[in-house]
Amino acid sequence: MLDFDTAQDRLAARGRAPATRETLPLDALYGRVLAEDIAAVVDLPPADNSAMDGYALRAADAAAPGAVLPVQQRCFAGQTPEPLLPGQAIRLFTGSVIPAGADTVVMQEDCREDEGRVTVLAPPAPGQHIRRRGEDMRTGQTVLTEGTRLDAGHLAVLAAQGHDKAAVFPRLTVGILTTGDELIPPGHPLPPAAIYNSNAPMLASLCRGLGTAAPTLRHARDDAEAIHRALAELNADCDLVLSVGGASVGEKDLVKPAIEALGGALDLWRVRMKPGKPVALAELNGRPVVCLPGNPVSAFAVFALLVSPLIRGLQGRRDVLPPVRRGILQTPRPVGGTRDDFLRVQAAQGAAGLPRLTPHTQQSSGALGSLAWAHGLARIPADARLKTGAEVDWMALSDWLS
Ligand SMILES: Nc1nc2c(c(=O)[nH]1)N[C@H]1C(S)=C(S)[C@@H](COP(=O)(O)OP(=O)(O)OC[C@H]3O[C@@H](n4cnc5c(N)ncnc54)[C@H](O)[C@@H]3O)O[C@H]1N2
Ligand code: MOO
Repeated sequence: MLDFDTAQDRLAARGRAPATRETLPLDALYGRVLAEDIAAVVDLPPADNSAMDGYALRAADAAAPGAVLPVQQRCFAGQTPEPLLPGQAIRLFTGSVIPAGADTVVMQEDCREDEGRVTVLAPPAPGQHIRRRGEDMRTGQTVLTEGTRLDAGHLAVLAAQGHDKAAVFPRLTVGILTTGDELIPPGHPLPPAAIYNSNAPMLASLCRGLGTAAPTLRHARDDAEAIHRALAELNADCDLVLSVGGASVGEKDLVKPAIEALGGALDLWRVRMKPGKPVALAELNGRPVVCLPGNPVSAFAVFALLVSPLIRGLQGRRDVLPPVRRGILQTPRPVGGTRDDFLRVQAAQGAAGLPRLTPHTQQSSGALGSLAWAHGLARIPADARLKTGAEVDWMALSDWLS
């Protein structure tokens, strides 16, 4: 069996960035992956400015408690101040440019203004409440790096630098192939021995959460011809194909032969993880195909832990492996098996220290109720028997599914 970390590394390594890029306007960039480094073209702030509503003055002119200074000018944000005359103060507001000659700002709560004169109640410290030119970003400095998935903070940086567009990688297109005669689309009556197809919407949502285009979904019956046709279509139209089910050892596991019949090279693994043992990575016409186990929880776990790094790489993202956190296991009985066990857990912050991780009571690979409940997957290493209080690695779904 292939150990989990090797499988993860192999899939991550296959995630090569797209060769093409496109330039999009600011309002279309949210969630997209930056395809260029962005350097600051202006200092931020562009000039020393005030962090408070108050008065700009020379600290030395207000060194004595209760100093009274004439108010030379009222200068609002966006206006250019006069140079400050000796022994005077300029009324200003948050964001107002600091007048030449001023070396401090006194907030208005520490002053009293009356008939054009301001009384400074307490002597100010030189330099206080001044935001210095370039203290946030300096011209020439790299402020965003190629391979960043753009969220609100990144868009704020782009806009603050005056950019109304940026180059991004094309959105990854994904095809999802579900197989199985027992599967019925939701919304139809359920015949005996059938179940609803839950993997298709689950995997499509998982892809979208990572920022791919809305996936193309195909379902094929357990029929060699149908699977062959669906796979060929998805492979022709999509950057990545995920097939689910029919890749194990059963007599109707028809996906692998279909990949090979289409000329694909198949690397088949039995990964030492639970849920999620049978996984295959294939290369078909220069594009990857990943076969996931059919059990819904196995498909979910394999997607989160093994496929998401591949997708991030194919999207052109720089950080493909999210952080692994630490937590304290809470379990009524010892846990662990012969494969690395990834338990669905909820995390609760203790009074201090690491979060407490409580596994769902139902950990079967087919029991998907826990997926709507879990905060993450706690890793119990193969051949370990861990009790309450053991410190373990865990992968937060918020990290691994974004
Ligand atoms: N003799 C053996 N049997 C099994 C082994 C094994 O090593 N030897 N491995 C088990 C493990 S572990 C897993 S995981 C599954 C993987 O099987 P497949 O990937 O071939 O998947 P299927 O057999 O097609 O389906 C498994 C299970 O999942 C349900 N399923 C499939 N697709 C969907 C879907 N789209 N929506 C909802 N549910 C789905 C399917 O009905 C089956 O119940 O094999 C074990 N067996
Ligand atoms: O490993 Mo399977 O994925 O146990 O259900």
